[in-house]
Amino acid sequence: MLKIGLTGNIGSGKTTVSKVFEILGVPVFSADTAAKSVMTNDAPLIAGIKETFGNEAYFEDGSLNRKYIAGKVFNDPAELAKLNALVHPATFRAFDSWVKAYADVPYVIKEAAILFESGSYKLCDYSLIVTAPFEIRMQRVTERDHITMDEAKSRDARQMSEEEKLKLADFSIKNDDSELVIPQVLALHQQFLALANTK
Ligand SMILES: CC(C)(COP(=O)(O)OP(=O)(O)OC[C@H]1O[C@@H](n2cnc3c(N)ncnc32)[C@H](O)[C@@H]1O)[C@@H](O)C(=O)NCCC(=O)NCCS
Ligand SMILES: Nc1ncnc2c1ncn2[C@@H]1O[C@H](COP(=O)(O)OP(=O)(O)OP(=O)(O)O)[C@@H](O)[C@H]1O
Repeated sequence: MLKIGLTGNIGSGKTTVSKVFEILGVPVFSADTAAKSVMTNDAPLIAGIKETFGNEAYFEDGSLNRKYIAGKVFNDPAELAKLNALVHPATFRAFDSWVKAYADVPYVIKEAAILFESGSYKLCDYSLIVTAPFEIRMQRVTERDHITMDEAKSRDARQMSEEEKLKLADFSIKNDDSELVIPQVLALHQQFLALANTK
């Protein structure tokens, strides 16, 4: 079974592309969703987050105060590094345990916004990046998340540039309105199946 890491800068369309792979029957692990899950279920991690960012990081019902944490970390690389150091080991473990159930499928996808930044692409067989121009990504994110342009830009600034990622990626998908996404996914699906056959 091959592990394909899927990434792309904020608003590029990773989740949208992941959904197409899922329709084709490919198991997809979302590191974003897994991170949120461990942040609300893993007691030592919750304690670490409260100790580092304060009790305001959680609401009284135990849910994550995402806006508060986002305000702390996306404007300060040192604070983001602290959050990453707390959350990423638990997220990596969640993937290791998830992937065990799929030993018999040709390939799985690990969708992660910071696949390259976190180094987790090294644990994948191949990497795939979804790209879209900065202006389009910012417009999509401000509309989807109801955040300001400055907030969207500060998140993007915390990520490696698309240009750098393209140098590291094995495959890419253009999601910029100039090309249809579904045919690109179908073509890659065939390539991944062929690669899985030769492994
Ligand atoms: C700060 C948090 C609570 C904000 O939650 P919120 O729901 O507002 O945003 P969400 O998680 O949907 O992220 C939106 C986008 O921000 C970017 N982003 C998220 N985390 C990071 C990060 N650690 N580094 C760089 N960009 C990031 C991604 O493009 C992501 O898709 C949340 O992003 C978080 O807990 N991040 C740390 C965990 C993590 O690294 N998650 C990403 C795993 S790939
Ligand atoms: N080709 C497209 N045309 C129009 N809207 C699109 C297209 N691709 C994605 N979108 C929309 O843009 C927004 C961002 O897409 P998506 O959530 O897939 O990006 P993402 O890379 O996962 O973002 P993030 O890093 O913020 O999680 C979503 O609202 C999605 O529906």
